[in-house]
Amino acid sequence: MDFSKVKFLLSVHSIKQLPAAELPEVAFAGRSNVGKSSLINKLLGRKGLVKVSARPGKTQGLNYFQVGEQFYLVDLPGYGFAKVPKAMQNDWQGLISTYLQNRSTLKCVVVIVDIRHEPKSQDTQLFDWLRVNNIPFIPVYTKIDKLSGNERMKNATRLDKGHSIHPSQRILFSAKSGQGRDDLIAALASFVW
Ligand SMILES: Nc1nc2c(ncn2[C@@H]2O[C@H](COP(=O)(O)OP(=O)(O)OP(=O)(O)O)[C@@H](O)[C@H]2O)c(=O)[nH]1
Ligand SMILES: [Mg+2]
Repeated sequence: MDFSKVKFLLSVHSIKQLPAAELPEVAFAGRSNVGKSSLINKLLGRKGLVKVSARPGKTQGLNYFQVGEQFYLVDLPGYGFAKVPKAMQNDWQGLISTYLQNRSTLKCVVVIVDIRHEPKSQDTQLFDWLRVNNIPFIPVYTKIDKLSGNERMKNATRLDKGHSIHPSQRILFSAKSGQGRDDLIAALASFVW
């Protein structure tokens, strides 16, 4: 995968703003503040390309990044952020589920989970929903730099069980150290080509 030419394309707030479905695309989903934008920056090797924040709810809209003439990466707004008004949360959910179900060029969804946390019902719901809708996904357990090796394995197993994920399916990742980046690129390549 060649990430030398990457540009921000647009931020989509309604289905009719979606760019023409001309390139394959990969979406990045997960709870608010889990590290979606940081993961994309690390993947692309561009520190400031995607805005990162310690404050949850930073990413709003579907943010499209174009990689060369090869594919789009789509940074989705996070779910499970209590401070956003309910009506607004529902709008987001509606837009995202419509997008995920209908986008013909969507190759897979990278679902990002914080390795430190217990399995959360919203993540389980997303995994189950993707399975029911036959949408391919790659589970990524991120922020592994925050745990010791032992804790990492213990927590990864707990998440595997909670979300019915086979250990060979998921990737352990750190946006800080870059661990897991090669695994993620290999997994993405298998979906995009
Ligand atoms: N130590 C560590 N911190 C991380 C990692 N990934 C993200 N962070 C931090 O977690 C916070 C949230 O990161 P973002 O990338 O903005 O998270 P997001 O999922 O895009 O958040 P929203 O757009 O608000 O949904 C920031 O303070 C990041 O620096 C990681 O792998 N390791
Ligand atoms: Mg973000």
